[in-house]
Amino acid sequence: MLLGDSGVGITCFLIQFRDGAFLSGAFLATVGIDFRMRIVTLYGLNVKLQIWDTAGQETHAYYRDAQALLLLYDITNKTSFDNIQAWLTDIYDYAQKDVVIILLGNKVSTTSSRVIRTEDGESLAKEYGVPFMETSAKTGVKVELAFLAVARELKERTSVREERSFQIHSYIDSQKKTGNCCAN
Ligand SMILES: Nc1nc2c(ncn2[C@@H]2O[C@H](COP(=O)(O)OP(=O)(O)OP(=O)(O)O)[C@@H](O)[C@H]2O)c(=O)[nH]1
Repeated sequence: MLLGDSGVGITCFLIQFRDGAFLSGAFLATVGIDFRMRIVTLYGLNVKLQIWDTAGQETHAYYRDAQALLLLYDITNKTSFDNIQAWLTDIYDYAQKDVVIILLGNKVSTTSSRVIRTEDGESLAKEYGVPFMETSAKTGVKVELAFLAVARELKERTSVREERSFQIHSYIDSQKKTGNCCAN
């Protein structure tokens, strides 16, 4: 499930992942709740992701059952960043204890109006122990990586092997460096 303040780019993020397109404009406003599917290939298997887009309020009724939460703020909007702590508090109160959480600073393509530095996102993520990256629903930067990292983590958790071979933090760190985000 995608979460965050209204206007951070949740609907665009989802559409970029599913369709590889950026849709702008007022017609995007989410009313209520919506979901989309995409099938990705992981370790040679087709995995169907069911991704939920929320409208910002009363979302805990929905995310109680979510396996993963992608929490977005807008790097050009300080309030959306300041509200992340409240989102995380809510998540810890209402979501499943083993939910996968990832923090995303969106709209990174609009660098001229940036108000939240990369380091600020990194240190907040560190404080809460969640992986972090900056993304653009407009250009597609790191959108695929965010979903694939989460999908891999979920797949790993259903594995019967005792030893974990996949760690979402180190996977994201290595992929951020190489830029090779989409290799299966
Ligand atoms: N420059 C830029 N603009 C973006 C990006 N993502 C979204 N936007 C713009 O931000 C505005 C809000 O995007 P939405 O995807 O509707 O945001 P939302 O979080 O779903 O908002 P609600 O539907 O109100 O919950 C739109 O005008 C988008 O065009 C991005 O990565 N870069």
